[in-house]
Amino acid sequence: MIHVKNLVKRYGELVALDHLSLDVREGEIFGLLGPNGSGKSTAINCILSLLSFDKGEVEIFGKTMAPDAYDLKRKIGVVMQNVAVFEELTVYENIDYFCGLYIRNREERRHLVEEAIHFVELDDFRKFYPKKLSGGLLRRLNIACGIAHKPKLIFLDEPTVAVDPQSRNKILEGIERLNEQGVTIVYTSHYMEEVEQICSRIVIMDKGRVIASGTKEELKAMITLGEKITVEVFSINEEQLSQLRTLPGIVSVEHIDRQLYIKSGKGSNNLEIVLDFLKKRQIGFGRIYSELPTLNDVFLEITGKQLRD
Ligand SMILES: Nc1ncnc2c1ncn2[C@@H]1O[C@H](COP(=O)(O)OP(=O)(O)OP(=O)(O)O)[C@@H](O)[C@H]1O
Repeated sequence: MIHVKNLVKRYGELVALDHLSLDVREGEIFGLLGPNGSGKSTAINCILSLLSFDKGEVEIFGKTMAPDAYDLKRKIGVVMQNVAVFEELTVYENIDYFCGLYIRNREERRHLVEEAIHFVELDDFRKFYPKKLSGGLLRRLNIACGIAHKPKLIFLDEPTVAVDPQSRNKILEGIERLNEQGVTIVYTSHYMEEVEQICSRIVIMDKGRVIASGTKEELKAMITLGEKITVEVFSINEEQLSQLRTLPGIVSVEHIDRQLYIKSGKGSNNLEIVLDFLKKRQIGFGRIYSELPTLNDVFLEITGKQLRD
């Protein structure tokens, strides 16, 4: 549905997109994950021809995208990072205005606006002006404005930034429902949990480049890290720590503030072995838990830094 090849965008000396290539397939929720400043918004703006670029190709629905490609733009919905609604219009009027950019027929538009209001659950707020809405409700209005005309492809650029958990969940559920209705979604975020939760395929960006791509399972399989075990220990000596480090499959053990952080290699399952070790040596312990690698671990292993500062 989207084909991007070797996109280069410079802001003066700064290379914001450095030969970025990606493909989005019909029917997927495609995640663009990267830390702040990695180039996600620049990529979206270039793909949509809202920003000119220095080099590269962008095709959407098999056609070259251009600033005046209105036939393509009609089939696309965009929800930008910054809320862009009119303060002097009510919730209903705002959605009606944006929907009206694509749909001329008033009766058809009335249905679509009603559907969008219901979809983002703003039914009780239709006559409210934006300044009376909380941050989360405002975001939901922003989404309704971008999707009311029933596009086949929707871009959402960090739609959950500074949103309360309840609204965040509603937004994520809404995106999944849209996708179930056949809409292809491009979703940018620096929240790895969200991307893991909803995206079928993920591109991880850093410094304007794609550093890894695949399903979350494929991305996690790219790194050497396996299970991570955290144990609260009351007392453990250096000799016992050394013995723990030699257990098969264990790649590192750190002891910080009464916590043991144990990392295993790919494919190893060491919880039972660690428990056994602690019991046999009568090392008292409290909480113990095991986690699989996260997308942050993928980012950390590839770039040497955390996804979030
Ligand atoms: N108009 C601009 N002029 C100059 N530099 C810019 C401009 N817009 C973005 N940049 C720079 O380009 C780089 C990529 O920014 P961009 O906003 O695309 O990243 P992002 O991944 O979307 O980050 P965020 O999540 O913070 O929005 C950053 O270093 C940013 O400072």
